[in-house]
Amino acid sequence: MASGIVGEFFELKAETSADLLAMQMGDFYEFFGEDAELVGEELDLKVSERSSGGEPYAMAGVPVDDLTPYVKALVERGYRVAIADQRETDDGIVREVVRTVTPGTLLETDDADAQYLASIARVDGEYGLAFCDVTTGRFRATALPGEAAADRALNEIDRFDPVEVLPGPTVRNDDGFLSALRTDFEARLTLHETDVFAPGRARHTLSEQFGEATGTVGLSEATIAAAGAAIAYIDETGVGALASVTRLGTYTPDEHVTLDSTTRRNLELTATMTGGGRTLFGTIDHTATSAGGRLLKEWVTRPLRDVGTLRKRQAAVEALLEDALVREGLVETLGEASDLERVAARAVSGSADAGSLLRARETLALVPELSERIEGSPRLADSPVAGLFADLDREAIADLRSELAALADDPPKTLHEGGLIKRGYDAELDELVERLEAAREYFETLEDRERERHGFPRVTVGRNKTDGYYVQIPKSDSGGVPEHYEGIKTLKNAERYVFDELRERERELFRLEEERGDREYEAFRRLRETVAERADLLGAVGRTLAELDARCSLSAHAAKRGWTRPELTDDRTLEIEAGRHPVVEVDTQFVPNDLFLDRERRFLLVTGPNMSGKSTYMRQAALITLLAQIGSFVPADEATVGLVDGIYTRVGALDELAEGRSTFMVEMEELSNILHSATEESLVVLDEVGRGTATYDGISIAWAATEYLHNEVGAFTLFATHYHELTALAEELPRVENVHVAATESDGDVTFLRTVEPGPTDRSYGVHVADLAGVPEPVVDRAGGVLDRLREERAIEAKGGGSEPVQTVFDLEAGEFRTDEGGRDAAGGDGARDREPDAGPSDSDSDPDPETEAVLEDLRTADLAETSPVELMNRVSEWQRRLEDE
Ligand SMILES: Nc1ncnc2c1ncn2[C@@H]1O[C@H](COP(=O)(O)OP(=O)(O)OP(=O)(O)O)[C@@H](O)[C@H]1O
Repeated sequence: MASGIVGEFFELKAETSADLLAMQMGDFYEFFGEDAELVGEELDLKVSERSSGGEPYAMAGVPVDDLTPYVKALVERGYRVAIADQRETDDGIVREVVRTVTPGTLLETDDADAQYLASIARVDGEYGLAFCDVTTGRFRATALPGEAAADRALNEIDRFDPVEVLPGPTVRNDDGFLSALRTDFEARLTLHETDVFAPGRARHTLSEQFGEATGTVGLSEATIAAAGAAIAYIDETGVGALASVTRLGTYTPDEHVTLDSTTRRNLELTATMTGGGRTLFGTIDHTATSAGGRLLKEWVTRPLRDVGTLRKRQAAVEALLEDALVREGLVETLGEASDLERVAARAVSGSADAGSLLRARETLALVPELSERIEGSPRLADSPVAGLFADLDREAIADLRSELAALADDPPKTLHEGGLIKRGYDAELDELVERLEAAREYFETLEDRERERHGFPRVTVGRNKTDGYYVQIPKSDSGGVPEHYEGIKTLKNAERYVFDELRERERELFRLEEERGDREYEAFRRLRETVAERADLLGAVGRTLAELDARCSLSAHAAKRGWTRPELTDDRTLEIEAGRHPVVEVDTQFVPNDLFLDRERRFLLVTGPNMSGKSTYMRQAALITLLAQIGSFVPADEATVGLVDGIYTRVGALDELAEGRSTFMVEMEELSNILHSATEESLVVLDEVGRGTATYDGISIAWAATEYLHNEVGAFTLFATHYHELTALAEELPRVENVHVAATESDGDVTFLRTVEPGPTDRSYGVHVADLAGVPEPVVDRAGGVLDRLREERAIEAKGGGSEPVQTVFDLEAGEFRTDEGGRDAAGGDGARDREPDAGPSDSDSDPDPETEAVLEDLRTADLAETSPVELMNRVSEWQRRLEDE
């Protein structure tokens, strides 16, 4: 059993719920046992051994001053690290855990992205969500009541992309929800004590943090529980991290366009499906600051629905586009800005160093510079760009700048050794520094003095940690040292000496150094407190700069790629002239295409060969809509975008087998979600729905989904399909239209034209694409032959038979259509399968009775191309009933 220091380590470790404990021992923080091994491996630290209670224990340590980067590296890898500091008391040294650093409470991150801690509570079926980024002090909360609240909650969590998630007690008991949290997110899942979610306690926590009056007003019980728990957790784990959280902003998800996680992934907004390539955000991001980048990313993932806000943003982007010269100047200036929201958060928690305060001072100095540039441009002065700066308190900014003027222009990294404060701001400090310089002068000139006084030609004066100041003389000269010299060390070739005056001067110097260090640190601390008190102001300036940066970025991209300002309207319309895909256009000779949807034309069935550009065309429509709803210009010659409440996509087949769900199951879950969630105001993009199952099941599902979207939902829908049977729907459903992406074939060569034209097409050129993809020639040739044969057979069927009439029946047992000649699949999909001839009415030798004859006649004349599978099933069952009645 471990005893002594190792025993103390394990005792402390047992008291925390952290994964690792760093315990201070003098100048080092030490890890023992498994913790030491893990830390050694993760951080490449040397692991040694220490024996305790007769047993060896692994031990690894980091110097006290270097703890932060090590802890940061561990936390960024998902570990929660408890830190125990030592304190000297009358009874000796005491060690206790002073903070636990977790992914959601780590202030010292270098990552430009927001670092959200998400807290989730459920009260009476309603979900309360709170998201807190301690690095900027941002705190947002919402409530999700009603149907599908769990899915919407998961979607919101996905949208904030937290680094750590705190599920509340009820949520924890919901296995489905918990496992979704575990599998769908990379965030660290922390099961913290449940008390912090208790309504009374949570309410109290919020009132303490935000004040009695405003803390919980208008919040639902679930929101209070989530927000209160988040605050309590941050308070318990991160020292000072909470101080920057001064405001609780509530929101309703209705302010934003609904984008579920599948859609965000499918549209490759901030991450690509494959991990490589370019995202929408990556394409349009030209921000000069990390805060601007964060904001633009937030816009991309949370488009707005309020036309007023959007038009204002558009107007700013337009003005910045038109005065490119001034915009470029603004961007250059913004490039010098630092992340004020983060500086403010660190100042408040007491962890800001002199460098970051200096950067805050320099960034504040940019405000007048930026507004002068804006005011100097008639185009910008008269636009909402000028409005961005209107609410900033210039006087307060000037005051804070002049307070910070005392900070040295090139401060050292250390805080206790002076050099932080300029001369001329503190008379006492100035005097101290003068005396210190005089004291140093004594040592700087000592060498010369001793040489002259005692005639030593090779005397040197040095200073080190153990000996302090000393005079060093080569052994060969040491015979004649004066009496008052006192030898302190003998080296191989030299002797070191001190003497009384030197000691006295040294004591004086050290005292002055310490006094100066303390005084400067004190002055610095006051400056940091001043900054902390003005955290709101810094936050406001930081946000203004980010807002300007994000708008400049949008207009820089619009200028670069010749984008246009879309007209935003509340009418149901989407009209795009010569539209392009914002990402694909960057490195392709893009062929622009038009798109038109309105109340009367809501549903486009998009057909066309493989590889022709169907997916690109549909995503382009979704991305143009999304860009319009973040206030951006769009890649088109002209565009009118009716604002949508949600964009839903079902694109491609992602391999989710690892999560235990088949590709088809995922496809159906996504379809189901769309059919449940989309409204008349939504935009739906469906790529190849039904592909993951047998042909007729697929067609039937696609057919029924189209009818439902058309008749019940009424959403704008783009639906790409290789099921040419579906194109018949355009005849039946008034608001469905066919379009196709054109391709031409000549001498076996297919040319993709990439133009979208009215009407359907029934050619897939799949074999051609197989050839392009490098499928071996014999296979491609054989596929071509099989395809020709299938086409011929189908042509015969379509005409109603060759020499013999062909009967097509729906076999209810097998669940598929087949013909009476050997059971061939009517679609020709797997027509080679042999089957027992069916003993149906047409096989009977006897003359049929009139009713049977009538049924047969109906059967013969049934128009397969014109009848929906569902309708066909109804008719077959009707025929069976009539035959049975006979
Ligand atoms: N308008 C266009 N101009 C230029 N290139 C385009 C255009 N549209 C699509 N492409 C390019 O064509 C290729 C195929 O496009 P896409 O994936 O959209 O085809 P698809 O018809 O959906 O194919 P499939 O049916 O096989 O899924 C892509 O590499 C894309 O970059």
